Amino acid sequence: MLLTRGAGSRSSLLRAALGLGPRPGPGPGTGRAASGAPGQGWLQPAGYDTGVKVYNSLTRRKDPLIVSNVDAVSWYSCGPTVYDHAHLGHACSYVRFDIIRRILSRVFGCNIIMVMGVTDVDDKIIKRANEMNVSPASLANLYEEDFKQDMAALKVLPPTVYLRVTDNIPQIIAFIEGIVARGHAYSTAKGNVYFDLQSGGDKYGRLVGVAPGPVGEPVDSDKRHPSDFALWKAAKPQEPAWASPWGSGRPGWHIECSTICSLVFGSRLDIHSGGIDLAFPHHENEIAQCEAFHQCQQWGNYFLHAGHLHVKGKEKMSKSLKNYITIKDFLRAASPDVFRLFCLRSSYRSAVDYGDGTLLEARRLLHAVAAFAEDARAYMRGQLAGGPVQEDVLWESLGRTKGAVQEALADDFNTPGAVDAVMGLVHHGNRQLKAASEEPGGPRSPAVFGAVVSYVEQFFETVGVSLVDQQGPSAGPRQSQGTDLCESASTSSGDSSLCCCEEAHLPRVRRRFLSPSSGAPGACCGLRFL
Ligand SMILES: Nc1ncnc2c1ncn2[C@@H]1O[C@H](COP(=O)(O)OP(=O)(O)OP(=O)(O)O)[C@@H](O)[C@H]1O
Ligand SMILES: [Zn+2]
Repeated sequence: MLLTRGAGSRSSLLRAALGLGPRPGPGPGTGRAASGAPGQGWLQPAGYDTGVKVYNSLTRRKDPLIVSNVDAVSWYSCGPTVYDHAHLGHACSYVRFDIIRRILSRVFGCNIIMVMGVTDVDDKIIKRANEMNVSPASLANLYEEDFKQDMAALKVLPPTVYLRVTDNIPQIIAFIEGIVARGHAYSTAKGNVYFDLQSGGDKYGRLVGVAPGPVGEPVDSDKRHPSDFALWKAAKPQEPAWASPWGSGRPGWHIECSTICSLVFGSRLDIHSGGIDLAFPHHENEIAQCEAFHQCQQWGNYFLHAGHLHVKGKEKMSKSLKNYITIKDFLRAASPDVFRLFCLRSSYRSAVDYGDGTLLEARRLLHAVAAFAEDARAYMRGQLAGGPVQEDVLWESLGRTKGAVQEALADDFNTPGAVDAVMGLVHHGNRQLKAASEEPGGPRSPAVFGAVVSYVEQFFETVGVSLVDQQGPSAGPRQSQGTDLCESASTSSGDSSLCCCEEAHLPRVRRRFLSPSSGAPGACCGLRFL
């Protein structure tokens, strides 16, 4: 990989870090603008062009996703801080990246090596453990297992390897020593080690264009400069601590990820992911640390950030705001496939509002697709009497859909676009089935329906959604506290006594051929949710 960087002004970094004159421009966090503008100096890596254009937070534009080696794509995912049950906000982030991982593997042929760090020592863990009167290690252990179970229940593929912070303390210490030796960090008399932000010239701030400001610094801080950040924290009484060249202490948050990622992937990383809240300062600091340690110009090539799951339009779902629903509670009320389809229906980058309406819509779509697959199979088996269908129209629609899906997925994993295209195909298929059911007799076209169903199922399987057991209300709502997924509320007629099927032709087809004794053709399927 050949990398160079555009020149920037050291004095502007200093101004920015000192809080003098923020540069306009978006970016999370409360820091000050830095001179290293996003995208400035980013060099396109050499390697294999996946054919995907991906929104890269480093450049704030869609870049061609070029990986060093398609057979070993390196991807580091920031893992959870394990101190409580995971909630739907966490689920949203990990499911969205799981979908992207599946797309890259199954559609674009990448063999992905995913590493996830688990933060099992941290202020929040220590605080919660003290409240619960248990050791931080046992609390972290419990919630790490809990997190893994939740991810499995959501059908999120496990990373290739999880690495725990507390299993890698010597490695973290060695990494810090490396940064100190290269002149980018310093230790203090109190036993802390800080990253020296000024040592890197204009490099800091490339990701979101901000440098941390002095806001909130304790007056007795032993940093040389207010915006320097901790690599190693001197031990406090009653806290977990490890011996180090600087005395007893524990690692800072950012250094954990830099070390763990470098342990597996060395000085080059294709993809780095996390929620948008991690961009600053966490990822910005990871970049600074890794580039200082590896003495390289560009450590991570693509930074992908997922938008937040919001509640009531603007609030991030989070533990601190107490506005969360745990993954376990959600899954008592609904299926992981519904949640996944909910995730698929928005861009992974956008904020998405959690609400019954959007979940119901996802559920309704899932049922509609599953019902279509069931009806098409009935037609293929000859259980639908079958009039002539416009086979060429359906073949044409299938071909167009395949192209549209491929194009959407290659465009920054545009899953809402891909789902729309597939739903368009399902709609066409349903129309033809309806024609077949209403005009019995004539030639039959089972092959085209087989091809359509097979493609639709393959698409959903690719993104991790199962159509099995989704057919109609028997897969039914599992209701619990506040997450009312009863379909009756989503019927377009607004009549809560109606069946779940908005599109009359679907139940009509099923009823006519699968339960012929239960009523005249064209009647409602009669299934009720209440
Ligand atoms: N509401 C949310 N929407 C989307 N992603 C989220 C949300 N909350 C957390 N995440 C993401 O989940 C991952 C794990 O986060 P982490 O364990 O640090 O939790 P957190 O952000 O501290 O959560 P909380 O604020 O509830 O304590 C991160 O990538 C984070 O960005
Ligand atoms: Zn991280």
